[in-house]
Amino acid sequence: MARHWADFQYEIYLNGMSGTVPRLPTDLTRLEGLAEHRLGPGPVGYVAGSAGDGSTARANRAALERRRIVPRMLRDVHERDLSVEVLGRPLPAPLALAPVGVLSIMHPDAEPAAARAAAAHGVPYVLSSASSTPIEQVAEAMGDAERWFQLYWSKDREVTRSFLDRAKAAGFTVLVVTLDTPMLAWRPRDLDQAYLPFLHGVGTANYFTDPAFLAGLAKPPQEDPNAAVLRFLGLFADPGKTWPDLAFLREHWDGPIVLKGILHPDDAREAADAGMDGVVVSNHGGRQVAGSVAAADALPGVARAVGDRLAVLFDSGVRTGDDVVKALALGARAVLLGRPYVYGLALDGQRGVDHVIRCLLAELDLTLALSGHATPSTVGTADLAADPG
Ligand SMILES: Cc1cc2nc3c(=O)[nH]c(=O)nc-3n(C[C@H](O)[C@H](O)[C@H](O)COP(=O)(O)O)c2cc1C
Ligand SMILES: CC(C)CC(=O)C(=O)O
Repeated sequence: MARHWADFQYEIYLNGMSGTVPRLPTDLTRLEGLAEHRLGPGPVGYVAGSAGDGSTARANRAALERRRIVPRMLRDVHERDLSVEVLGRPLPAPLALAPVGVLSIMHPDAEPAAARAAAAHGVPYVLSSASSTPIEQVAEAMGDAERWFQLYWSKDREVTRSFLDRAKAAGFTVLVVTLDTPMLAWRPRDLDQAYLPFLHGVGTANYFTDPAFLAGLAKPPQEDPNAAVLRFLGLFADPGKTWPDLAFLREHWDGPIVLKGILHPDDAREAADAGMDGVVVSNHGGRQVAGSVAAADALPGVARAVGDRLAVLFDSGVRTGDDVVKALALGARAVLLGRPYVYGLALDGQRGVDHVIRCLLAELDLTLALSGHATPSTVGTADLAADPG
């Protein structure tokens, strides 16, 4: 019999018979509470927090929960295959790990641990440019796994160019450019605790080891950390960028470019017209625009507008296998998983991320099969009940 992701279920039951139960819950929505318990309020508050009163983050969950799958019976789902092709690359499942910076606030093993867990399953890990580990070190941890690099598009052209060169040299092939964070939003949970990881020297490793960044400092970061952090905060992103600027990235990156943070169908069309290869429909997990449209509500419009021209990916609110099925039905080719793997890392390092990936894919496999699908490619709008709105 072929191995399926769902087999993890039986592994858990069989281990249980010899007295071993999972170290972490299998309902991934429970991880946040546990992480909150384990870590100080500052770091977990930073991860769990969002913009304004949190309404966008809640809307992300509500938009997924409100949609309901209509399972079909007597379809042959004995042999199943979750693999999909995204940007010309075969993926074992419609899943990647979202770029999340500053992971050392969660666990000392940080990005390399998350990257190793993803690589072990062939799941792409999108490395944040605001990582707490330099690009080159994370690349080393990834073996020969597929490498995707997320760029915060700096105000300093030389820093951007240097990041692209370093990522290329380290074997990254897909570039994910995040457009929704040209500045940090109003985040009351962090403001009330006056907690920002960068002020604690976290999330700046790529900058503090970058020749172009260092060239703009009077003294090295070790000698004048405040000046280095201020330079980072002043240039990590650029609110002055507009669509024609994408030509610079196209010119300096040979592989696929994906724009992250697209919510409007017209922006998706602009991305296609600018020669981009994909978009991530995302509102940054509700961390940027308070009162923004829920990402799942924006997804069908974007998919209709560019689904035949671009790879349409999705994040913001994915917590369960059925969320992935719903995202596929709404037009996504694959999803990016965010906070749940970060909590897995916080609670049990690489093992915790491994647990999260295995649980999510097992639940996805089971939900697809029980809904009548042997592959993600047969999922469509007809699999969802009419949206009650
Ligand atoms: C703590 C934290 C840090 C993040 N850092 C980045 C980042 O460096 N680059 C980026 O493009 N997105 C970043 N994101 C956004 C994620 O890539 C993703 O869009 C978001 O987590 C999806 O929402 P969800 O986690 O609620 O599903 C971050 C999110 C969190 C929670
Ligand atoms: C602003 C970034 C550097 C990190 C991020 O994307 C986030 O905190 O949401």
